[in-house]
Amino acid sequence: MATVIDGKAVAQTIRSEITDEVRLLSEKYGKVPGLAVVIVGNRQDSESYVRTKRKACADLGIKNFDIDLPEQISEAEVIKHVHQLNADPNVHGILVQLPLPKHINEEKVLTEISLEKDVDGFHPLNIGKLAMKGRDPLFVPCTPKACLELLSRSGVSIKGKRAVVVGRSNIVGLPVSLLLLKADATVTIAHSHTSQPEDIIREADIVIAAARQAKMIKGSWIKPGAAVIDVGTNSVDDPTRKAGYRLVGDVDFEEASKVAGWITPVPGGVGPMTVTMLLKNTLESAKRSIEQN
Ligand SMILES: Nc1nc(=O)c2c([nH]1)NC[C@@H]1CN(c3ccc(C(=O)N[C@@H](CCC(=O)O)C(=O)O)cc3)C=[N+]21
Repeated sequence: MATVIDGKAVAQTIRSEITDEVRLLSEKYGKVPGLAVVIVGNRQDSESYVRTKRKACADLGIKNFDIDLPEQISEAEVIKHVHQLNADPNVHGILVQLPLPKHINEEKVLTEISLEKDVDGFHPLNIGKLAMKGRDPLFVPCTPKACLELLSRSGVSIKGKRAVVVGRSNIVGLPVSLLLLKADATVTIAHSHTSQPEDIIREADIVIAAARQAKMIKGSWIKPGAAVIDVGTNSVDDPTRKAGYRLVGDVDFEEASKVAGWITPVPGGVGPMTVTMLLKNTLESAKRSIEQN
């Protein structure tokens, strides 16, 4: 039976460390970290994630700047808001919730975020540095950082291991692959055009599942003793729940937990850690800015 990695508990530990540092900053400089969360439109899932992020900020003493914009807003207007936040000295981090409405070019908006405030780590220059040997981005994307933090806090070493990442999205699959490579794993990326992904996944000491496919990874695909990090947050209908749905991962947890060495649950695994890494990036950004001035 696998050790179930309690992301919520690890997140709680790190959050209390962050809370202490926020208090120190405030005592020493009279300033607190500030995070702007920009949301465009009314997607239910986005609104729910954004609420989680804003509440976490409030809990830790990080100041929130809420920018709620209507679905029909123009790209130029969104960029104007980003520029205002870039210029605001009380804002240390800017997060533009994705996905954006179809008429807005995501790349154009993300490129406008000041490098020093890119707490999501999605600016092409930050991703570019992540991809290069010997270069360090100012910020590492939150979900990939969460995956590595969960591995290291569970005592799973990465160096020399075979890691298979399932999925190649800009926000998870690709950057987590780059991060594992930087940590000296041998990395394979499986994606929607990979034939027989199970044959590749069976070789993996570390599996990162970020395919957005509910329960696609079966127990029989897992190498005994492997570490399985499940990034999937797929909502499936569940009439027995008050919300009418529940979240399931990309991994068949029931099967895989019988074979794996370590596994993260959904919910309660990567999700809470992702938000925590965002708070950590915001704190680091604030420290850089405040201690410099
Ligand atoms: N610019 C941007 N940055 C992001 O980091 C970003 C984004 N856009 N768009 C959407 C995805 C998704 N994402 C999640 C964050 C927290 C949970 C989370 O806390 N999940 C809880 C459950 C929450 C619930 O029950 O609803 C858990 O897994 O335990 C999940 C997913 C961040 N994303």
